[in-house]
Amino acid sequence: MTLAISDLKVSVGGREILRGVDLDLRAGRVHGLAGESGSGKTMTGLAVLGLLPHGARASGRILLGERDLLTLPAKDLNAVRGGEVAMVFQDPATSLHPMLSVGRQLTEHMRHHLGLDKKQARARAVDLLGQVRIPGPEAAIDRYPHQFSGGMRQRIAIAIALACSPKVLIADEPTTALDVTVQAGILRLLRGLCDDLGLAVLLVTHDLGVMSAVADEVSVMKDGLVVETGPRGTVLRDPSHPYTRALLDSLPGETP
Ligand SMILES: Nc1ncnc2c1ncn2[C@@H]1O[C@H](COP(=O)(O)OP(=O)(O)OP(=O)(O)O)[C@@H](O)[C@H]1O
Repeated sequence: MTLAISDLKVSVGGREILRGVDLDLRAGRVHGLAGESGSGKTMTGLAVLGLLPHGARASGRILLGERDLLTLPAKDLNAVRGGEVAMVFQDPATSLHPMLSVGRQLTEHMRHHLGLDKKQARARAVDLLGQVRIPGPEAAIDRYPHQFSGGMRQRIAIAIALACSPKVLIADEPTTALDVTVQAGILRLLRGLCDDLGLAVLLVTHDLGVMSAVADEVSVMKDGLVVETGPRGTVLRDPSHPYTRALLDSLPGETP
């Protein structure tokens, strides 16, 4: 097990938002997290990164190997975040800095976490851009985010997330803000990176079509709890929980 979440409870302002979430992520596997809006998917990802809203109270365990991320001192958690655990957000336009070149955003991150010098960091940045299939990485590194399409920007955000060789990647609705024509490419990329690098991926999405395209395991959340979890084929074709069935029934056309 790469990351094991057990009995995770989070409350904000006295309101319990997560009510005992259990979730296991494994190396080389994409774990899809589905559920309606407000069910707590994003909050689960943020808890793993130690990025809960101010004043939130969390209990339970989030084990990364031997360490419980919930009790880790802030300094150690900082090293884990962006290092061993990285995140890709929905909208690359907000996660990338508009005024900094792509190379700068990639290398600052690496120099901070990995202690590389300028030349080493640049070489690794070019390499990473190639890994996420940015055409002409040598030239791309000196360009700015607005010079790329939305899909390419999301690839760059993924490269930044990969910069410090994380074990766990949390991708929160990574294709939702993108044109449908480029969504499949980003999903294929995530799947390939998961396989090639042995990443444990948590793919948060409300889209069961996305889920059926790439996830190995699927968990379904409702009202701050995981109500069903299992292999993709079982959960999406033969769900045991009435809520999962209702989600599937609400899809237009055939079930995935
Ligand atoms: N910063 C915050 N402070 C207080 N409550 C919050 C905050 N962010 C989210 N919530 C509440 O936490 C609950 C879970 O939200 P969360 O964003 O995790 O849901 P979600 O399943 O990711 O939904 P969506 O698909 O809409 O992103 C919601 O009731 C939401 O109102």
